[in-house]
Amino acid sequence: MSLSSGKVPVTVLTGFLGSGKTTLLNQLLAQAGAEGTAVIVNEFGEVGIDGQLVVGVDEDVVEINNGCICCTVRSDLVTTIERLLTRPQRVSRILIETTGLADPAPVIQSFILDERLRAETELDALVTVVDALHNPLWLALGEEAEAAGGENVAAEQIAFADLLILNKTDLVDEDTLRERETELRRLNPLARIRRVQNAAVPAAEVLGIRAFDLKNALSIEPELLSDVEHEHDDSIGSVAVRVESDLDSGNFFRWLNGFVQAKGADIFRIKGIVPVLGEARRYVFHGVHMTLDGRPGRPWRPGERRHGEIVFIGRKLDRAAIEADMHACLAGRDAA
Ligand SMILES: Nc1nc2c(ncn2[C@@H]2O[C@H](COP(=O)(O)OP(=O)(O)OP(=O)(O)O)[C@@H](O)[C@H]2O)c(=O)[nH]1
Repeated sequence: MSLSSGKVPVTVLTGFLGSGKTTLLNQLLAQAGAEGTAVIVNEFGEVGIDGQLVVGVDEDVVEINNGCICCTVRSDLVTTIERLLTRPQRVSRILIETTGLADPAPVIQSFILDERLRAETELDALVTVVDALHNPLWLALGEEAEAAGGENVAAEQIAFADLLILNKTDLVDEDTLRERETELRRLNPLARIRRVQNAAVPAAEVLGIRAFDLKNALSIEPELLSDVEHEHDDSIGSVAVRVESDLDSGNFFRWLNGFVQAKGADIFRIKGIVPVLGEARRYVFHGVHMTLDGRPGRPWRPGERRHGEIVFIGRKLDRAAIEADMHACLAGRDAA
């Protein structure tokens, strides 16, 4: 679908680490009318996991890794979109999933400052997914960053939203949900708030809604139209570990649970796809702060190399220790 202007509509999905952006993306892509959608996934950290977790549109997922979409890879974003626009098959819509640590302002900026993007695309809406359980924690983290001269990314993501998807409603009670909504209203008095579980929302409520309003965005960030540098919280880092053979599931999950318990306050997000001994399917797991969740994903394909990647995002991450612990969980290590 294109807007009446003939421009390709662009929806930016944002939201702090682990809020449910990829879950929302998959929900939207599974619904009728998703044909012709191009997906751009940007991840914090040098290894892309999300691109592998987007279902059904393998050939149309472009990953931009190793940097934050809001700064170092902004030119990559522009180039990627320009490339999409010159493809022979017409792109009907572009969905961009930003990293959970991205400030949305520079992303919006790309669509305003770049001439070609301005001529051929139109920001349809900035949709922010909010984790009903962890949001206060992420806002507090943002306040700490702000006090240190950085930005409150979680608050910015909420403030810029044209639509707020209050996700993970199953993890909190009704009173807490009302508190979360009050908090969201404080940060963003105008956006529609939609409560959801597993990001289940009809595509018609998210896509083609023409909700982006430059005037609103400018009222939040008056410098939006000038190309200014912005700050990052440099204390947040990522460690990616590659696993070249099967993990012993007992040892690995024991270690992972212990690691999260011990480092809880400094671990914001863990995600990975790994080979587990005796399992014909890839094992996909997610950690959001101290909540761990894992399940078998698609089967390993015939001839596919059984290998895995795990990304840890947080503070004070000890790469060498994590790598050593993970390698000690490889199957066969006990006997060695
Ligand atoms: N309990 C519960 N878990 C959810 C819900 N929605 C998503 N999740 C889980 O939350 C975890 C993170 O979801 P993702 O969709 O990967 O989150 P994300 O925002 O894409 O994560 P990053 O891109 O890493 O920032 C996964 O384990 C999801 O299954 C929900 O409504 N309730």
